[in-house]
Amino acid sequence: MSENESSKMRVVVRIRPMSSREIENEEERVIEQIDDKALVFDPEIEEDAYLQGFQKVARLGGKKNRKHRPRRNNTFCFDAVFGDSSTQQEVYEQTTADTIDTILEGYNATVFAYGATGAGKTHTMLGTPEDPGVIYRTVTALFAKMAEMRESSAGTKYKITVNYLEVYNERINDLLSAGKKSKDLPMRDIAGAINIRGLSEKEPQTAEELMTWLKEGNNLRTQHPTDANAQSSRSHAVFVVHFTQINGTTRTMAKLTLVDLAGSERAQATPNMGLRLREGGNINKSLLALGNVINALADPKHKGHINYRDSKLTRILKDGLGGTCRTIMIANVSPADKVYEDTLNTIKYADRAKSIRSSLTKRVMETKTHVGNYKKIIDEQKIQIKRLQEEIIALKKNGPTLKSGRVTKAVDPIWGTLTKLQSEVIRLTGDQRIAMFEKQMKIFDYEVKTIATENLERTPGSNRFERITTSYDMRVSRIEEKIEEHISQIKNTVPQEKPSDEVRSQQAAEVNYQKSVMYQNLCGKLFNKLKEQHQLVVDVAGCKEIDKMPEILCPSKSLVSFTDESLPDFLKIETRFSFDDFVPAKSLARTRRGINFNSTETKKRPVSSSRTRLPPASTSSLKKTKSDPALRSNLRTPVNRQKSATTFASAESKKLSAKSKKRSAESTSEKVASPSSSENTVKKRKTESPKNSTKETKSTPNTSLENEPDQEKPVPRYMRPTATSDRHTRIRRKAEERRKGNAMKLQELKERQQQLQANKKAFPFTKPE
Ligand SMILES: Nc1ncnc2c1ncn2[C@@H]1O[C@H](COP(=O)(O)OP(=O)(O)OP(=O)(O)O)[C@@H](O)[C@H]1O
Repeated sequence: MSENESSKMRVVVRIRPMSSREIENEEERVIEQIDDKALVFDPEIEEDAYLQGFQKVARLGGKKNRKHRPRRNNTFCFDAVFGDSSTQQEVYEQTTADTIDTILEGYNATVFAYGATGAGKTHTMLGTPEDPGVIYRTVTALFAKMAEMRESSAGTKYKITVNYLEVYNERINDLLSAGKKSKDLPMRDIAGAINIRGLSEKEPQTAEELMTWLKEGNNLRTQHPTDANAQSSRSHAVFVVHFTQINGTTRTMAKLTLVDLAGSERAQATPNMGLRLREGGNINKSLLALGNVINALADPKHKGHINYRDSKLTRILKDGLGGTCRTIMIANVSPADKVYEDTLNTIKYADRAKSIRSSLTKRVMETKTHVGNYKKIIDEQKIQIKRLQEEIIALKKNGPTLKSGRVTKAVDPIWGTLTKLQSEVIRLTGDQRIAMFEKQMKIFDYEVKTIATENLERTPGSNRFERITTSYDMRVSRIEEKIEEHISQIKNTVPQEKPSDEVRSQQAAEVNYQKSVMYQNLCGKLFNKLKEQHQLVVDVAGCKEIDKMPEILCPSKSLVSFTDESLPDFLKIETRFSFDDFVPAKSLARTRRGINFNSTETKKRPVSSSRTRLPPASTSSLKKTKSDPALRSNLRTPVNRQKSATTFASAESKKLSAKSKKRSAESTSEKVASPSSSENTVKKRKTESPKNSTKETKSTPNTSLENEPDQEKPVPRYMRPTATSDRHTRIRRKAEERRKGNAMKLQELKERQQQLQANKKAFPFTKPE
């Protein structure tokens, strides 16, 4: 096969015979074969004078399109023209028989049947079992030729694999998928070659086996009866035969693509509706894309891009149409006048496709670059690389010589400019970085400020403060529970009646005594602990914002009424060691001055009563404490007072335990305790407090509220007590009442203790160490 032959598209036209239906309808023939390479479309009929008028009337009757025929008696030449009497074998011989050699040489070949619906494409490509078409005949010939070649060249291996697919409504279906219709298969363009993922590949050993699969595939193919064709193929069927020759390291591959296109149809000329109409639209769309590709390929002036991507059909046929293979187009036409336009279009298409020549030459040359040549190319490239590497080494060695002379002169200024530019770039980069850092710094500054502001808004050390407060509360509640537990124990253990039994009375008295001593000790310890905790909280609070502190924890606020009323419940239990009892009178007076210091009303009003009003002198002295840091420590004086109170408490507790010890020692000498002795003790205790009170009164005569009598003086209207002062008075009264109650309770406890002592004396026992 010469290069010239292989470079052109072979176009043949096959005119099918009139169908029985068309004959019945007395369809006129619009196309006639002149010889084996020429045809005439819409031939001028030689009419004799007698029949002229009759035939003219018959021709025009009911056939309005005939008046507007654009061309009459047009002659077309093709590579081959087959009339209605042509056989399948003749068509095969004139079309694909030659391609067998082409394929065996390693060239690709494509044969496609084009034409309107019902024009005879499927008949030409597939045929019938009795009279098979081009595909069967081509494949059979290929197998026969392969067998011949196997005999002649024993060292060469041959392999044939086939694919069969259809493009229906722009979907790719596998027609060799074991009798099941596959899903739409994805198609990819890899390095210019079309790859359809998931497409079945069969390897037939004989032409008969291949025909079995072909038949199965045709059964899967989408076919529907239309007005033009009772078994119209509604899809483009693509049958691909891959032929591989393996001769040692050389592998030659070729591909024969046989395509039975779906028939084009004019929507206006068919009564198809719904799905059929949509199918027709898709068929026409893909055929139009194919026509455009053929036009572009045939146009010698067209140098630009050829758009194969308009439809899947053109993408599949890309390497079959693009000139890298031998292409044969079989244009099938119907001779019937009914499809006049379709036939004319098909003929025009075929005529146009004939022109695809010049572009083929180059592409056919490309086809020669098959796999076997790659090794040669690679070897050549390796030699070239080695040569270039040697050149580079030589240039490196002779580097300094290049810098001398004209080259150096030319390079120097460029080098200078380059260096300048480089330094400029570095500078600019530096500036840019500095700007960036500055920007970042601003952001950080802003963030720091925001965080600082947020922290300021919170109470400083609030977390620690809250932690301590929580732990303080927990401890307090634990201590409260313990105290309550012990009180209940004591209550339970105190005998309600006089023991009738001597031994039981002795034991009970002993137990009670021990418990009372323990209780006293424990109370003292607990009290001390409480004070320590309170001190800790006050210390923490002292270095924070005092105004934001809770009242119980804030020394300046707790000064307001650090009496029984403001004390928490657990401290009220302790009031048998009444807090005021342990606070030195001087400190207590200062504490109470704190009440008036915080009251702004007090500053304005003159003192009407020593019970409700404080002297202006003491108020003014405490005014300074807010601003003066030295005096600020005065605000913490309650802490010191509490310390002293704690000392007092422990001292008192020691005193009590010493007394009880003394009494127990006395009890060994005295047989029976006289009731007057207990009364004396109570009196003695009572007389101790007034002594202290007297002392307090002496030191701060105006501030000891409890010990001063009420002075009923007329109060001017503007100086009458306000709601605040009333409230304070009420609080004080309540505190007084509670204190009295506590004193009574204390008295009761003491009496009970004395009673126990008496019992102990009545029933002597050995005191445990
Ligand atoms: N050369 C021929 N000799 C005898 N009968 C033919 C020939 N060509 C076509 N026919 C008959 O014409 C009818 C339509 O042919 P065919 O199905 O091949 O058309 P088609 O172009 O494939 O149509 P479609 O595109 O709708 O599938 C069939 O019955 C077929 O047997």
